[in-house]
Amino acid sequence: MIRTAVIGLGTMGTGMVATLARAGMAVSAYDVSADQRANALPAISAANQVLNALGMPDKGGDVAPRIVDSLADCVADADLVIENVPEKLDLKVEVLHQIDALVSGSCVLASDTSGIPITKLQADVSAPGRVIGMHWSNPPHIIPIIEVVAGAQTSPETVSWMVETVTGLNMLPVLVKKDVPGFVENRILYAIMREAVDLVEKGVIDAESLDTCVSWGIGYKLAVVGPMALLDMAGLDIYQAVGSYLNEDLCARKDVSALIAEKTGRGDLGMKTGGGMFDYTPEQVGELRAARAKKLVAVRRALET
Ligand SMILES: NC(=O)c1ccc[n+]([C@@H]2O[C@H](COP(=O)([O-])OP(=O)(O)OC[C@H]3O[C@@H](n4cnc5c(N)ncnc54)[C@H](O)[C@@H]3O)[C@@H](O)[C@H]2O)c1
Ligand SMILES: Cc1ncc(C=O)c(C(=O)O)c1O
Repeated sequence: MIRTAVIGLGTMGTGMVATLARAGMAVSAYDVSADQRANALPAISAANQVLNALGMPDKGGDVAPRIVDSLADCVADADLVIENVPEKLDLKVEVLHQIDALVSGSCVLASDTSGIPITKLQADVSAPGRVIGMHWSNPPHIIPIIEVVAGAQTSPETVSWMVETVTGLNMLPVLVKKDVPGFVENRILYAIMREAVDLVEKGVIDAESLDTCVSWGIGYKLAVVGPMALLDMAGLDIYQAVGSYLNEDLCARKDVSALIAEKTGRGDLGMKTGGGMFDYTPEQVGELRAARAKKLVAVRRALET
C-alpha cells in the first residue's frame, strides 16, 4: 500500500485526498490552517459521493484519510508527498525543504504547482531526482488528467513511477516533455483566459455572455474534438487564412489585466471569498459546486462512451 501525504487542504486538497484514498492509498493530509483541517473530512466525504456517481472503484476499504496537525506527522514514512500549498515559489521551496528533512531517501516529492518549472522547485532538495511535477486539474476528483513533468534533475525512474502511480489512481497521466512555465494545460488555458478577460475589459462582450459563448462553442467542441484534430476538421487552409490576419490582433499583454488585479487587490478572489467576476452567497457556492459536479460527471460519462 502506497503511503501518501498531501500538504495543503484548500481548493485542490480535499478532492485530491478522496481520489488517492479511493485508489487504496494510505493518505495523511496536513494544512497549516486549523479551519482548513476542521473542514476537510466533510469535503472529502462530498468528493467521495461524486466518485460514487462516477462509478469509481473503491479500493479504500475502511482506511479513512488521516487529517493531522503537524507536517512531521503527515509525511512520516510517506512513499509520496504531494505539495499543494499556494502558488508562490518561495513558499513551495520552503515547504519542500521542510518535507525533504522529514522523509526517507526513497520518498517521491511531487508538486501540484500550476506551472512553476519543476527545475526551480527541486534545486535545493537533497535528492532532486525524486522531485517531480504532478499537476492535477480542478476539480481534481473529476477531471481525469494529471500532467507529469520532470525537472532538469528528475530521474527517469521517478517519471516512470509517477506515470504508473497516476494510472493506478484511475487517472490519465499526460507526460509533458519539457519543463516549460505552465506546462501544457495552463499555457493553453491562460492564453484563452487572457483573451477572454481582454474581451470583457474592452466591452466587446459581457462576462456572462462570454461564458455562454465559450462553454457552448469551443468548450463543448474541444471536449469532443481536440485542437489538433479540430485543425483537420475545419481545414488547415481555413486556419491559415484566419490566422494570417487574426493572430497579430489577439491580446498579447505580458501583465495581468487591471480588471483582475483590482479585484484581487480588494480580496475579491471568487467563490472562495463570495465574489470575483460574479457574486455568490455561501448557499449559492454549495449549490453551484454540486450542480457543476453533477454536470461534469454526466459529460464525462458521455465522453467515455
Ligand atoms: N485552484 C485550482 O484550480 C488549481 C488547479 C490545479 C493546481 N492548482 C495548484 O495547486 C496548489 C494549491 O492550490 P489551491 O487552489 O488548492 O490553493 P488554496 O489557496 O485554495 O489552498 C492552499 C492551502 O494551503 C494551505 N497552506 C498554506 N501554507 C501552508 C503550509 N506552509 N503548510 C501547509 N499548508 C499550507 C492554506 O491554508 C490553504 O488551505 C497551487 O500551487 C495551485 O496553483 C490549483
Ligand atoms: C484559473 C485556473 N488556474 C489554474 C488551474 C490549474 O492549475 C485551473 C484549473 O485546474 O482549472 C484554473 O481554472
